[in-house]
Amino acid sequence: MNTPLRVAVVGAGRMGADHIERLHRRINGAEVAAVVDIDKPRAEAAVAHIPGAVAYTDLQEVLDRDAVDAVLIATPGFLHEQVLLPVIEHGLPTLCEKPLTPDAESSWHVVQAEVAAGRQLVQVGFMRRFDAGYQSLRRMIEEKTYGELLTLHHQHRNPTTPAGFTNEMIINDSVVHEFDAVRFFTGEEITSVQVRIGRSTRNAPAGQRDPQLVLLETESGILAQVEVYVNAQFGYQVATQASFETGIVGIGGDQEPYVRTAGTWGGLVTPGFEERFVEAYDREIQSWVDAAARGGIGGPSAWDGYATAACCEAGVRAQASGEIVPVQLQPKPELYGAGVPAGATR
Ligand SMILES: NC(=O)C1=CN([C@@H]2O[C@H](COP(=O)(O)OP(=O)(O)OC[C@H]3O[C@@H](n4cnc5c(N)ncnc54)[C@H](O)[C@@H]3O)[C@@H](O)[C@H]2O)C=CC1
Ligand SMILES: O=C1[C@@H](O)[C@H](O)[C@@H](O)[C@H](O)[C@H]1O
Repeated sequence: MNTPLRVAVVGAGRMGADHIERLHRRINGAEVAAVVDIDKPRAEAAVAHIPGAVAYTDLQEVLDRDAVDAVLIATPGFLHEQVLLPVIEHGLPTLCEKPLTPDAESSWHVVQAEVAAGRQLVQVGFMRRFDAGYQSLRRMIEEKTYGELLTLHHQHRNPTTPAGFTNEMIINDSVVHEFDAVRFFTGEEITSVQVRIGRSTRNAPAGQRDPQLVLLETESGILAQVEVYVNAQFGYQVATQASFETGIVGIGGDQEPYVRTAGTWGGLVTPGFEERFVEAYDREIQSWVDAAARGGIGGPSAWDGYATAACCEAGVRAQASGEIVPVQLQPKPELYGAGVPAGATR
């Protein structure tokens, strides 16, 4: 049997804790060797039930000791650049939760660091690319099963938002998934973003306008519209409907089982992303571990992180102006190849 990949998880909050459990219990070929969190008791609690895992408050100490083979980053997005750069310099494969970083300039720094390293080390946590529904819709678009794709209609609804979730984070943390999904479905870059904000729910915290409608255009003129509604109360719903020349395809609609009981009919609403995308996260992390063991990545790249950060930047400007804002991209380095590859090996 091969030696397991020794992983450091940086950030043991909501998402980091979920990935620690996944790595410990369900993923083959990896072990949680270190958990790094500035909140020491949180890091210690995270490793308490994992034999051999060590709690740290500073990633540099882990890197200096050569104590791990790979790093999974689950700190808040505004910290990703400062965590990523030393990890790239150290030559370690990394799974960085989305967003790569919240703005195009800092994401470009990450791309440049990787180009300087000469190989792809950073996989970005766009787990939807590993969801069976997302993969089947991409295949239908590629194979033109129902003719050409014409438009996409996305719904992104969360029950509530965590404290401190700003209007900009609606774009940078939530809509960023839709930017990547549109690029994944169509294989094209996004060229412009518009945001319209109308009547807001009284359930939105101060400073947030919710819901928002985001309209995107791709290189070949496909239009995609996103309703992002992050204080929708009822539960978590992420779905897409695609209109083709000879058919309409929906993914992520209501899930089985469908039950009739006690005078009601229907099914359960997923409470959060952990439940809605559990299989996608498992497949994403397994793909990353398999690729990291070979020194590479097994999913969306730093370029995907950069391209979506550029969309977010345009989106935040569009929130303020209501105008159609063009997305500006640097020339793509050769390291990343052409087009928008599926970026999912499972
Ligand atoms: N792919 C997905 O569907 C999801 C991805 N995310 C992403 O995961 C990341 C983490 O989000 P959450 O878990 O919700 O945040 P969180 O706030 O629950 O956890 C963040 C953790 O990072 C720690 N931390 C802060 N600064 C640190 C530092 N300098 N060094 C080490 N640890 C530090 C905090 O103490 C906290 O434990 C974000 O990038 C977020 O966008 C979050 C939810 C779902
Ligand atoms: O990434 C995620 C969260 O950070 C974000 O806040 C949610 O809106 C998304 O649905 C979830 O997948």
